[in-house]
Amino acid sequence: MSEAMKEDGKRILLVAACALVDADGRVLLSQRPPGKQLAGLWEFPGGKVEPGETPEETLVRELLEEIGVETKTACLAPLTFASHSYDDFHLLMPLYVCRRFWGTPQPREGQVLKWVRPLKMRDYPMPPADAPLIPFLIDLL
Ligand SMILES: Nc1nc2c([nH]c(=O)n2[C@H]2C[C@H](O)[C@@H](COP(=O)(O)OP(=O)(O)OP(=O)(O)O)O2)c(=O)[nH]1
Repeated sequence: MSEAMKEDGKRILLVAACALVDADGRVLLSQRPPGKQLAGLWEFPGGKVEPGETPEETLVRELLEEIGVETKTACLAPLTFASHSYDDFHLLMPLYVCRRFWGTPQPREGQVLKWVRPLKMRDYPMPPADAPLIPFLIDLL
């Protein structure tokens, strides 16, 4: 199940996100394309956990679909999570770190991709749920 219901009726949306880390300690950010909710903001690659998937399986699928990068569930290490209420849903978003992947990230869905040092992430406007995640990446990298 990717969705559960909170008592106030707001659904909990489970989204898996990945900090892809390069040899230089930079993290890949992806800018949400125009027309989508939160358009123009920079986010971690990932997406909704579909029924029957583990969050790790979601990420293996999404990284291939969104940016043409291959990885394995064993290469995904949990780092922290976001828990944030948007107007119409409550986002629960585990953040994984992946340093072992194959292929060069390509924007397959019209996004702009950028490798960013965690200390520079404040210069890239991110969705409100993401701000508390940045210090964890600064500590790690
Ligand atoms: N992938 C990702 N999603 C994030 C981040 N921060 C954040 O609030 N979100 C939110 C935005 C969306 O509401 C949801 C991710 O859903 P998604 O990427 O699968 O869906 P979407 O809005 O592109 O919509 P869809 O067209 O795929 O249905 O989580 C983040 O860092 N990465």
